[in-house]
Amino acid sequence: MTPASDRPAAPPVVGDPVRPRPGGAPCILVADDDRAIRTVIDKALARSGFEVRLFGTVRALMQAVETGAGDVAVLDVVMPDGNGLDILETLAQRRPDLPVVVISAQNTLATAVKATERGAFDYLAKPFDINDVTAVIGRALEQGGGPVAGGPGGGDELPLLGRSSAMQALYRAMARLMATDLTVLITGESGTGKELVAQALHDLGKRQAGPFVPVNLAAIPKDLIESDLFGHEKGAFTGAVQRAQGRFAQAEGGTLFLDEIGDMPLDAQTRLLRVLQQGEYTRVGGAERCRTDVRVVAATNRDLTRLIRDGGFREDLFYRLNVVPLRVPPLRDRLEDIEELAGHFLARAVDDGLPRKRLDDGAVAALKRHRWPGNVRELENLMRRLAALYPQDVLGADVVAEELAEASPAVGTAETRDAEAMGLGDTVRTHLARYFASHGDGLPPPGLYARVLAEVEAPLIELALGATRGNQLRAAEILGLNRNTLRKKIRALDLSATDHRDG
Ligand SMILES: Nc1ncnc2c1ncn2[C@@H]1O[C@H](COP(=O)(O)OP(=O)(O)OP(=O)(O)O)[C@@H](O)[C@H]1O
Repeated sequence: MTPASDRPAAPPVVGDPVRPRPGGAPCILVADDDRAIRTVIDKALARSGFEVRLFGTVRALMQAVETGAGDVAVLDVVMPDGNGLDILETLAQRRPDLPVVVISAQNTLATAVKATERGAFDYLAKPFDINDVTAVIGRALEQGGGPVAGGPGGGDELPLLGRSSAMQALYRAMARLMATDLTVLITGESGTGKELVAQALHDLGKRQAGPFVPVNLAAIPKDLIESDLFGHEKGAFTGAVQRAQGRFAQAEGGTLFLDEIGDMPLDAQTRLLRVLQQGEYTRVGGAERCRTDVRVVAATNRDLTRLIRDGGFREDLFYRLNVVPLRVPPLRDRLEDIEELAGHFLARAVDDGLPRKRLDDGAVAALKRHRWPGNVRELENLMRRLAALYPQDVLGADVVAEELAEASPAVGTAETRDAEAMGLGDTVRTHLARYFASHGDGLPPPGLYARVLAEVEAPLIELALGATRGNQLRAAEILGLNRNTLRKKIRALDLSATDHRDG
């Protein structure tokens, strides 16, 4: 052990020759081209009782490593004589016993993935909390060398943007999962990017050559979910005129993404649990056992533990799915990502033929003040509207504020309510507030309650029918109405003449 007081005041020589370990304290090799960072790490590690050796070049580090020095290495990515990521594989070959912690200011998912693929023990984004560095070194010493995961490489073009520390935690967790087949449960509010995370797990993982099959369970009528997932035999139910393959069969060799898993009916949950446990299923109405080789990634924006309490979700399925939980942070917890995301969506709007726009500093500040109940999707939609609606090339805080007020009024309790329902509720509230305000100091005429409900009912049903192209069964499902009740309402509201298929 080397007490801090015994150490020289000036940082030790970069690439200093091998010294014997005093008292057998673990020796940490730190390679970073930034002297200030070397010094910070040196002090913290020395305080924790480690022997530290510092290097300013890849070459110096490699020389020390070749002599067998070091119990853990901390390695920066951008070094004056090379890229830290490029030497990871060589390091792993020469010194499989040496865990390497990569630190980088290039805080992208690509860096996290490459670091992990190439055998890094872990990855920390700069600026890091020095306590995290000591903690990860402690873990590395406990667990020893060897990669956390290894697998096929991915390209640089990754869809997930964001360099905030909240996203770094997610990237690290994802990077560890890339080469595994473990079932993953992705949680997070609506619009946070859960599907994108699932897609990235597939695209960068070992099943990348297989299909990625996304299924939105909330969009399928509940009584069709089992046949949709597992397929059915001819005659299994009315309308089953021939045998059909399900999504599990489509996803063979790849990834099945079960979005909105909280909406899965209990019977289908039982079947899914069996597949996850036994790796086989039967088609609806059939007895033949079908083997399946599919990685299941599920997602939900609902609180599954509450659903379990209420009897709506099987606890055993939850534990089976939740082998590795990934939480996608809400946008309000990563405000530092907003500028990059907004720029990305404005650029994408140009690809779609909309005029090129940029945001000034005031606009970015206004975006950062918003609570984002609809998360990244809300930001994406806002950028498209700004690109489409405003003539000026540079957009300021005024237009951002105007559009935000128009589309999604300020929300104070985003954490406690379902984001989707909240967006809807607030829109209704805004319109009602406008209606009250339109009477000035006076009051609206009596009978408002019934009138508002009557006003809402017809467009709600029309929109549901439009969205489902006139499919009353699906519309009833969305609305949460019995199909006969919906039929009666369509008649009573005289909606029958509408051509719902075009809706
Ligand atoms: N980190 C990100 N970088 C770039 N685009 C993102 C990011 N996160 C989300 N998006 C974009 O935001 C939109 C919403 O993302 P996505 O559909 O993955 O969210 P979700 O959490 O699955 O939503 P829901 O719960 O409603 O299904 C998509 O257009 C997606 O491309």
